[in-house]
Amino acid sequence: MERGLLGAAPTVDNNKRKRGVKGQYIASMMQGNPKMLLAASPIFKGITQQQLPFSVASNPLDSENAYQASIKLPLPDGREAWGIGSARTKKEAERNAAVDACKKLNELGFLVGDHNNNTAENSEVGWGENPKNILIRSVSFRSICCGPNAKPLPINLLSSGPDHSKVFVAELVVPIPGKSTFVAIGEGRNKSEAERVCCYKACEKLQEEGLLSKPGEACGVSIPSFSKALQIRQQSEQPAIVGVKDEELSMMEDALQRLHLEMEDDYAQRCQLPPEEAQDLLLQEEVFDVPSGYTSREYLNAESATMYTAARNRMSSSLLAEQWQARQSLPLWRYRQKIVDMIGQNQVIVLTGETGSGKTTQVPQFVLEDYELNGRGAEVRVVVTQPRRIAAISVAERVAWERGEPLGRSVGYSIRLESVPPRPWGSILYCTTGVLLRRLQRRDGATGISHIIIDEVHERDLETDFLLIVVRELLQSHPSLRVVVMSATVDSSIYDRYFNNCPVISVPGMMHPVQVFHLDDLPHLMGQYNFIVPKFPMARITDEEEVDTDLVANVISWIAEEYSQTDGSILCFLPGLDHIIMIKERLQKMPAGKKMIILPLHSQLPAGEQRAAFTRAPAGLRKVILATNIAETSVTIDDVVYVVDSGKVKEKQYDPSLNMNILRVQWTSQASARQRQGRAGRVRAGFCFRMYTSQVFCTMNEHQVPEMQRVPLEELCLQIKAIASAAANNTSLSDC
Ligand SMILES: Nc1ncnc2c1ncn2[C@@H]1O[C@H](COP(=O)(O)OP(=O)(O)OP(=O)(O)O)[C@@H](O)[C@H]1O
Repeated sequence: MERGLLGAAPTVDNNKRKRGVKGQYIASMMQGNPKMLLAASPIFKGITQQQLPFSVASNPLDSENAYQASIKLPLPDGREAWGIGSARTKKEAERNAAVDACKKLNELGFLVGDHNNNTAENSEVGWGENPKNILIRSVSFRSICCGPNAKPLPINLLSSGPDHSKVFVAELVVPIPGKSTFVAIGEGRNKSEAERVCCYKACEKLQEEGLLSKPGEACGVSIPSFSKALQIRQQSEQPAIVGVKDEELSMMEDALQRLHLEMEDDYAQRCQLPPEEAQDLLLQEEVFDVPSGYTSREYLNAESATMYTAARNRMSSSLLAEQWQARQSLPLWRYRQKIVDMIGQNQVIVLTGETGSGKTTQVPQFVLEDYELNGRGAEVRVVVTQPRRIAAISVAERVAWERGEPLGRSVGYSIRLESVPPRPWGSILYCTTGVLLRRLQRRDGATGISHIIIDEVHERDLETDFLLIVVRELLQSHPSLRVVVMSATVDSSIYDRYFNNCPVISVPGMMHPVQVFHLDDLPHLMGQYNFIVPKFPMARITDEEEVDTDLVANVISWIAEEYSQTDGSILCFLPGLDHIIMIKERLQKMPAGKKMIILPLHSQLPAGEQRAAFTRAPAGLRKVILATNIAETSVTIDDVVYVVDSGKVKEKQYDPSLNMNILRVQWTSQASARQRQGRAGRVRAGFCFRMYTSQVFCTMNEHQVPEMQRVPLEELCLQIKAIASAAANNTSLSDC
């Protein structure tokens, strides 16, 4: 489907109308989005509205006008003018300053650039004041589009934005006979303007296709008659008749039969393959299944005996000396026996410990090793959930390395559309929360799982919260199931209460120290960098929705120069892809950027490209990873020494005024800030630079608002219903 460009309203062909339209446009933009109007002025060529150079000062003595914003207007004739505005909030003050600036530029004739004037000049569009009439009068168009007798044109009107600056979008689907469909789209500040632009686009396209001519135009352009148009449409809808000879038909049947037989052979072979190879062939949805033949008591005893010998050999293997040393230096190591005992004695425990202390990599291994050394290795199957794919894969790789094995033996992972399943007995599976949730929705879903470890519970995403509900239900019907709830930054009392006063174990100690600097420390720290100082108006950095991209880029560049004698990569947390792109572009233009390798890390990247963040930078280059919160938990990038935290996150929220979910940039929680900080100091000491003041940190929420409280109620009910209808005997949920 071809889509028409969003176009500015074309103007009609008389001068009065031109002036009127321009005036109306300026008036409506000043009322709706004065910053956009200002940014379009030729004096700010190449600048977006976010980059307009406002400066804002606070005035604590006047609450009505607590902020005064000003913007310098560099006039082409060398004169200087200013736009000034005050208001109760910083945003409103900037808006008022933009209105003032627009008024001044308009008086001086510098407000609307050439391109806008051109739009006025280009008013000779030839479709008259209302191109909608042309379409309505065109019988041939109506017969193709909506039937000859239909009265209104099927124009779809949408609006977005707050009341004071609503934008209307009109869409009209135009089927072009014998070709793909064209969608004409028009945007405007009111319904009729949007419709006019949309119809203008439709007329242009139809004319291009030879299906419409301008009023008064010589009839050289063919307008197909109604019957011709109908005939064209009927032709394009006719089924195509394809002839297949008998022998071709029998060849096709043969091929299908062969394919069917091959699939059966493949399945039979898979069942006969030695276990390790069979694992490679298991599909993602089968990762939890235990193939028949692998469940008999004799078989499991024999496997347990083999695992016992292998575990003892591992303990004394010189090839694993590095791995043992790394593991034994972790804060969690000393608590190994205590943790194993607590898990053995209780159905559920809550475990908290500093970031990097070893929860994700060690707890599942402690459990497996305990069973192995007690000669019961084949009886254990630990499933560990992670909220994000990147964490599930990278942690599984690390744990397989610690056990001196390739992935797919006793350790594996499963994420949507990609799995390296471990063997079904005596194993640890890292998977995303959704994968386990889907499995547990089956009636026999928990069969064969001995331990469920729910990691990073503090994130309070929908899936983790649902998993907690499902798991709590399962505990009654599966008394031997063991559950561990873990996080570095969790309010353990919530989970302790949720699971009937289950025991809590808090492990103290960090791997390596991380020095934290807030924005208020930076002038002192980076004093000689005068670029920092003008970026300091407190009002600017306390704004919810903004990220000071200049500041972030400058801090990254400063780190690269200040610590040029030491290596270590920089991990910067930003709310979204748009900020990642902006900062990347900025860094590339800086002198320090020439010695950087800049890697984006966000959920839209394919897994292969996400892996690049874990590789070492070539000699002489410093790796800078620009990441969203997908790198916030469980991830260890071993060369990260510096963390730069913008303090912002993009979060899905329900907006009752629009009755829809929107993504909004806002402050993270204190828990997230600590998780971000914890990406440094895992392999060596590190630094964390927070792009907000310590005062802002104190005002942040302690924890994220659970996603359950942010989505629309009906969406939540549907999700609960979907889970509840599948979960066995879950009457309390299905009643919802
Ligand atoms: N890929 C890796 N390369 C080097 N060291 C690693 C790697 N993965 C883990 N480690 C080491 O293991 C330690 C423990 O990591 P683990 O993920 O188990 O910690 P955690 O307590 O779960 O942290 P978090 O709460 O941040 O998820 C890290 O601090 C680091 O020293």
